Amino acid sequence: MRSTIEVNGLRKRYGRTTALDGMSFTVGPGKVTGFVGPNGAGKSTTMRVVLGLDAADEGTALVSGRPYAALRRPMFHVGALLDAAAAQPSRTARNHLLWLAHSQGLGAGRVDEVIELVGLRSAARRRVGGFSLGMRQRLGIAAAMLGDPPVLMFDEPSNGLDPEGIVWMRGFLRSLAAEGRAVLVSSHLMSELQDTADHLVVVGRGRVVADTSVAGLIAAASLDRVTLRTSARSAAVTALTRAGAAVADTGHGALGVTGLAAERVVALLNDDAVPFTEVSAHRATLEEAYMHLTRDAVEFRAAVPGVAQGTGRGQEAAR
Ligand SMILES: Nc1ncnc2c1ncn2[C@@H]1O[C@H](COP(=O)(O)OP(=O)(O)OP(=O)(O)O)[C@@H](O)[C@H]1O
Repeated sequence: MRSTIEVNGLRKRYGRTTALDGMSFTVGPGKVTGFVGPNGAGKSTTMRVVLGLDAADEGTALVSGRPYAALRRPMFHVGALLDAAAAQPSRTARNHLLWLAHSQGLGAGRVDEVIELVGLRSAARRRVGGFSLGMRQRLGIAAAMLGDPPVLMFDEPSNGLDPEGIVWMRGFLRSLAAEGRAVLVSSHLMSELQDTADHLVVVGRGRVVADTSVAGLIAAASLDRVTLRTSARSAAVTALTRAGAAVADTGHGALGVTGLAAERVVALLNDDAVPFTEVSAHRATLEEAYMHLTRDAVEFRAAVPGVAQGTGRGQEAAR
């Protein structure tokens, strides 16, 4: 059986709001795919459509080749954490999981395995009503793992986790991928995904704006940007602009060169015997690459009447 999520041309409107506008991507097995975009980009809606909790107006969503509604015993095909475990507060964590397990013909043995898996053993017999958000997240993940499914979807799983929990989550997601599962993890923060995801589906305004490996995204954003330090600034500017580069003063005594690779900059300076103390290729951070990609999506949101324009953009994208 293929372990995949395939989303193709999903469109969804809520009244006048377009939540999905042709969302299409595939999540493959054996890797963590980060699903990242600003608030309101359509991540949760996509996940709900994949799980049959919401109907799309157009398009298809398949789990391992079949629509969710056509899966027999879906818990064994796909596990998901959308909201932190919605469990009756008076139930203990273990009883909540036993109730779910029994409904699918699973026994107490599997319940104890998933409790162990998510590190909830010491809290298993406590009432869920007293759980922190982080503990609820773990309980929700335990529930998602009950059927040992090959496909997993987690919506903002690091919400409410303390630093230790975040490190645990990272390792947990990586181990699921290492077992060959298809793992989709949403976040509105690139920083949460940069050490976790192998692949990124970046979304904005209900559609995919980039579908790329983490390395590919950084390489694309870093392309042909060079920092130059030289005592012969005007000679350098002449040599480089003649070759088609744009040169700007970046402050701090350096020049920023765009449009030429670092090797070419060195060759041109040497040709004209221009001395320099530094020529370094700029390596964009993942956050920079992400901000660049989602800027348009955020600008669109900022243009909505009644929403402040301009200054809030950076904050929007960084939220
Ligand atoms: N049930 C609903 N009724 C009306 N509008 C909705 C509903 N669900 C989502 N939306 C709208 O659809 C758009 C996409 O929302 P969605 O929750 O999918 O985005 P998201 O990327 O998951 O964002 P967040 O990170 O904030 O959860 C938003 O404009 C949202 O307000």
